[in-house]
Amino acid sequence: MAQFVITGTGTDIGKTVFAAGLTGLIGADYWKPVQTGVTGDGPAPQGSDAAFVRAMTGARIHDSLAVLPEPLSPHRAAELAGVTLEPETWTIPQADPLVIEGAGGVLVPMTRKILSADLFARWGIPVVLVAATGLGTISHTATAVESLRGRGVILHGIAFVGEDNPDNIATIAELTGARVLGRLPRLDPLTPDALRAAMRAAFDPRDFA
Ligand SMILES: Nc1ncnc2c1ncn2[C@@H]1O[C@H](COP(=O)(O)OP(=O)(O)OP(=O)(O)O)[C@@H](O)[C@H]1O
Ligand SMILES: C[C@H](N)[C@H](N)CCCCCC(=O)O
Ligand SMILES: [Mg+2]
Repeated sequence: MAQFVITGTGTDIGKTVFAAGLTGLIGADYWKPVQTGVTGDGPAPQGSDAAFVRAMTGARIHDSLAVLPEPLSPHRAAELAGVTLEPETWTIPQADPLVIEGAGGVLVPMTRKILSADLFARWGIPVVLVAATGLGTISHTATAVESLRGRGVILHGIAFVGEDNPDNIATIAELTGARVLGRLPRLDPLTPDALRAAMRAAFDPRDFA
């Protein structure tokens, strides 16, 4: 079963763009269990990550379990919306392949008791960590890797997003021992064709079989 969780060293790091690229590269379905900062229902509410992925790839989208209006951590957005998230009851869509995008970074709370990494470990699904390439990424990425491993997450590898920085990438690989899956440059314009071409140039679908 080729299912992968996409997490990141933080919010706004490039998880959705990479997830869209991977979804297209391996012909996967896409699922964003919890979407915050968006209103609306259905599989791809306007402004959601799922809407972006569908627009970029046409992939099959599985409904989010919660779409919460406040652009905050899921635990807090849920509290403010009067919603109780119960991650222990969530079941993974039986799609193969499937790309699952987390919310924000590796330790973002789904509830005040269950952090994102705890959920990923519970699922036992390999996790791809999206990381930046510039100044600051060494500590951010090494910290995220330690957090994931410390909570029993299967780390599939690191996908970098940003301009090339060979020594940062090599240093992170050496420090963490994690597999470097590839590097997606910043695309301008960010179009479906540009993303498809960039993913094919930078990543090997056999690494996600
Ligand atoms: N490779 C890229 N080329 C061009 N723009 C990018 C790229 N990756 C990310 N961006 C831009 O950076 C911003 C953040 O990216 P993205 O939405 O993928 O982050 P994220 O990690 O999914 O955020 P969130 O935690 O909210 O889910 C967006 O405006 C996106 O268009
Ligand atoms: C609103 C944002 N775009 C994401 N959906 C949620 C990010 C949560 C970050 C929480 C934190 O690390 O402080
Ligand atoms: Mg996203």
